Amino acid sequence: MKKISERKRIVVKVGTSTLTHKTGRLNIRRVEQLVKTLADLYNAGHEVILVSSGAIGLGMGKLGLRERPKDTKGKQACAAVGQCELMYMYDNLFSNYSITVAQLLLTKYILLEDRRTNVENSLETLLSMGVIPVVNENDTVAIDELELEVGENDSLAAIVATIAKADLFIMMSDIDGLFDKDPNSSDDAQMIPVVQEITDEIRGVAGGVTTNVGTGGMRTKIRAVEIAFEAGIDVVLMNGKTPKKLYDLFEDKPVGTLFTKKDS
Ligand SMILES: Nc1ncnc2c1ncn2[C@@H]1O[C@H](COP(=O)(O)OP(=O)(O)O)[C@@H](O)[C@H]1O
Ligand SMILES: N[C@@H](CCC(=O)OP(=O)(O)O)C(=O)O
Repeated sequence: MKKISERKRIVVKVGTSTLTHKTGRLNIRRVEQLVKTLADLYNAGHEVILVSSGAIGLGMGKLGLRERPKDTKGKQACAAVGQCELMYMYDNLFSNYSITVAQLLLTKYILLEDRRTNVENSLETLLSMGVIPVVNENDTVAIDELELEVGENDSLAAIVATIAKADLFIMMSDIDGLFDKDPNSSDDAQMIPVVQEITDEIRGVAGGVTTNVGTGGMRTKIRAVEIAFEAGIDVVLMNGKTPKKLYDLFEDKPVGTLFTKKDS
């Protein structure tokens, strides 16, 4: 297996729970650390694609809503407001390190059709220009996702990693890694450091659902790993609370759960 430090092109997915406080407002300290660390990895020679959730959460905060809207159009309105705030923030923070960002709003369906070549070309061109692409689901278009309450970016990020032919896909969540049971409901849950195959047992331990602000849960993360595995891409699931741990990861220290296919 190629060392993590040798992986050049990385896709990093951050969830709502990493970016926001429980109030729905931006977790400024966390986001500043995340951007600083990603900027440093970029300066060290990595190509970085960021897949960022948080539009609905930030929109809720900005509109002063206490709860996530239940109806699709409410969620879409929140996403439309929050996406501006999200990109404004990334643009500002990355510019402190003289890094330019780009916004890509995609849907999984577009990526699976012929138009994926357009996305591939855009990503390649942006990366060759030294830009950090920031991807989110185009929530005002992808209504079926929102209606199903799945509205998750985990598999979108895995598809982006596939299209970009990433060397590593990192998912940052509100949890240290994959556990043998949901640690939020069992005190004796143990973290699994390495997973080499997605078996029914692994799917079983990921059965739990979700936090207040996020939408995906562990199930969608395992589905994302399966998409990445099909393209031969390794995945790291780690806690977004401590973005600085990315330094440890790229110094080849164990961080979170590494999903690496047996024969990779
Ligand atoms: N086996 C498991 N290992 C780790 N977390 C699990 C497991 N099963 C369920 N979960 C839950 O999944 C949550 C992470 O998913 P989610 O709330 O969607 O986060 P994010 O917003 O980062 O995508 C954890 O907080 C945890 O409660
Ligand atoms: N596109 C939505 C995605 C919501 C979502 O996937 O949330 P999460 O489970 O925290 O990754 C948003 O930006 O709010």
